[in-house]
Amino acid sequence: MKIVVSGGGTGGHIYPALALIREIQKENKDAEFLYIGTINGLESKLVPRENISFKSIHITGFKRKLSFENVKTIFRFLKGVTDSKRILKEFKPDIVIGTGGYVCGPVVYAAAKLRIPTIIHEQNSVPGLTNKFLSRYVNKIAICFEEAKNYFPGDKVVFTGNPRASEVIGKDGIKGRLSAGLSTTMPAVLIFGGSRGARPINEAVVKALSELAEKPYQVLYITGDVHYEAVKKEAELIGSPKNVVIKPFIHNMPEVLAGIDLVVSRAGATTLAEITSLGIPSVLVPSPYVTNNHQEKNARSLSNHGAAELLLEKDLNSKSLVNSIDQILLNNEIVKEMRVKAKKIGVPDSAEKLYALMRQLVKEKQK
Ligand SMILES: CC(=O)N[C@H]1[C@@H](OP(=O)(O)OP(=O)(O)OC[C@H]2O[C@@H](n3ccc(=O)[nH]c3=O)[C@H](O)[C@@H]2O)O[C@H](CO)[C@@H](O)[C@@H]1O
Repeated sequence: MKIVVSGGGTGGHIYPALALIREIQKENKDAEFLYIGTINGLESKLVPRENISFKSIHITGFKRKLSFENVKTIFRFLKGVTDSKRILKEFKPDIVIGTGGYVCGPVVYAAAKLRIPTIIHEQNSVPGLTNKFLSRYVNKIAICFEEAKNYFPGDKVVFTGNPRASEVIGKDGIKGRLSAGLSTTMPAVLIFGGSRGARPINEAVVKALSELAEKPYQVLYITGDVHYEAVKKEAELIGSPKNVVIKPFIHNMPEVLAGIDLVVSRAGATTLAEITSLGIPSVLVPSPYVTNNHQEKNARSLSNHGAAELLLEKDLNSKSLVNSIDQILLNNEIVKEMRVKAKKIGVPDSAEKLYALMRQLVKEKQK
């Protein structure tokens, strides 16, 4: 099977795509892949690292307000469609799958126009602009939250979950801890602000460092690449505590998560798929700066089931951060209970479900 995958901008759209590719590679050694992204997106770094063929098109996202930039974006979109058609005609895929971000727009649209079977994968409980636009043209829409169904044509929607939920299963947590510089004995909390880091979370953690230094647990704190130097400097001024490891970004998240007892993070959908698949309790600080406040909706679908604690950004400071961690991590009963509840929501076989949907579509086309 020849498969084109497109998705980009942030890790939340790219990691599900990479997870799907790796899972298919395990089952089907003959599968061929081409990833189409943009040169400026994180995908141009992450995809070639995995030895997957990568081609780029030039495209920017729509602004929600009317502006001259949008006129330029329309021209770029049309050019993107032409470029995508050229790449698709050359590669001749059996199926094209888009995992979100504006780069999918022209790629998946071009594929639909060329009558190649198409799927979009929507990670969030509320879809973004690109997937809403594409939903009219694609054959199937794979979703991860039941709530997302309401935004799409019902006959196309299939619940698959997020392939990243499958990829994190079965990893060695001890290896993960050692690779991140954590001890293998103390409980461990991982703090991070999505794939790019989040300034409000960083500010709260830096202010909490001296208090965290006294705790009977250890902290792996990922700042996000762009924030690392500034955070490191501030932490050094305070005197970096021994039980806090600070890193800009880690590339082996599945392994590291396997060794983690509590996660404090934004409520990006891919992160949530990972932690529910593994049954890790969490404190979620949804980003209020995303389309339709979808992260809060993502987070509530966990907190409503007792799988996570919701900490709104307006209530986030060093005190509330440390309190939320303590209330969970220092109480074994709560940890156990949240683990069970988180795992109940997880969809560990989602890569398999999505691949089955792809095979079914390709087969239908061949009839
Ligand atoms: C600001 C913004 O628009 N965020 C969106 C973006 O989030 P974002 O890109 O932050 O995505 P998620 O939180 O969903 O996923 C982050 C991914 O990066 C990985 N990771 C993170 C840090 C690190 O050091 N190493 C690493 O591998 C995580 O394990 C996870 O796989 O896409 C998500 C999925 O569509 C959306 O729900 C988010 O609202």
